[in-house]
Amino acid sequence: MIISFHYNIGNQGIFHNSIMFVKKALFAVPNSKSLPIGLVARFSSATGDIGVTVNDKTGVATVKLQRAPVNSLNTGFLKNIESTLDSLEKEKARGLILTSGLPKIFTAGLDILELYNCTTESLTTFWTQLQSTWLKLHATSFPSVALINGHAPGAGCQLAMSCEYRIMLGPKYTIGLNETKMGIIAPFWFVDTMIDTLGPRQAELALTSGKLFTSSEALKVGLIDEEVGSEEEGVAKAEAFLSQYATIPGTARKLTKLMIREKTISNLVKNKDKDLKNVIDLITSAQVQKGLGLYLQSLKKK
Ligand SMILES: CCCCC/C=C\CCC/C=C/CC(=O)SCCNC(=O)CCNC(=O)[C@H](O)C(C)(C)COP(=O)(O)OP(=O)(O)OC[C@H]1O[C@@H](n2cnc3c(N)ncnc32)[C@H](O)[C@@H]1OP(=O)(O)O
Repeated sequence: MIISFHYNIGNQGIFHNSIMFVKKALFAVPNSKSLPIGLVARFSSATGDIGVTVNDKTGVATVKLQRAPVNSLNTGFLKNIESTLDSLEKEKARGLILTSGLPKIFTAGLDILELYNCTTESLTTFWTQLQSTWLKLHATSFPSVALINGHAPGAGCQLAMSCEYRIMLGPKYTIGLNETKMGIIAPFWFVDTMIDTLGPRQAELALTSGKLFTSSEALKVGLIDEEVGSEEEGVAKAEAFLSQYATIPGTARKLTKLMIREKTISNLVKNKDKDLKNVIDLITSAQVQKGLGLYLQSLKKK
């Protein structure tokens, strides 16, 4: 017997900012004893799909990012990710596996179209949403694993670093904060997160060169925790990592995590406006706009 729930997460229109858990059907699946039992969800919108599957035995949610072609993070997609995290908090998820539903790309980072030819107003909306989504992911009460099943440059690396454990599919993909390569600067909270992950020495080397690490290089410096040869192996490792928390009292776990992350979190919380001003000043400058235009062209020329 399989119990299936569907929940629709609306991000625009009538379901704006809400998640509806709707018990849809109770149905028997003939000849099946081993099918996963769980909550299955999917929502679609012009700003990306997020597929959520919750295993109702373990309470672990698998969240698949899907915004073709490269899961680039625009305002709407970031908002959807935040709403999904809110819903998982509300439903008391016991763990998160954050991964991509697209082939070859975890996420290509910020949608450069949000930075190029932007207005101060549009950039403010975008950046404020990015700050808010990141704060939510960085401070989830449940344990989180990034299953990096494709490239993860820029903010893709930042999302992965905010999860508590990183498993990357090798050997073809790369991960890193590549901002300096683009002639821009990683915001201070990206830098803080990388220092928390790699330590100051390796973070400085990585950030100043805008290095994109292969999975084996990433493993060596501690940017990822495990390298796997297949997605199935990655899922099994992620589940194994999360299963250790089944016997750890949730509040003790959460408070310990927040204690360790508090400095980086409060640095952004206290300096949100300053961060926004830095971004507006830098991104709207003629020189950076020219550079972003050339970068976009180079991506399209390939
Ligand atoms: C002191 C004050 C400091 C204040 C701080 C100031 C500013 C902070 C802002 C800086 C923060 C930046 C963080 C970021 O995340 S920047 C973005 C980083 N990401 C990248 O550089 C990735 C670029 N993309 C790639 O390298 C490749 O596309 C790929 C992800 C490896 C995938 O390669 P492939 O599969 O070959 O696909 P294509 O290259 O052909 O791409 C398909 C399609 O998608 C478009 N595209 C790719 N990436 C992006 C993107 N990030 N945003 C928007 N669009 C993207 C690409 O142009 C193609 O489009 P077409 O189909 O139209 O050709």
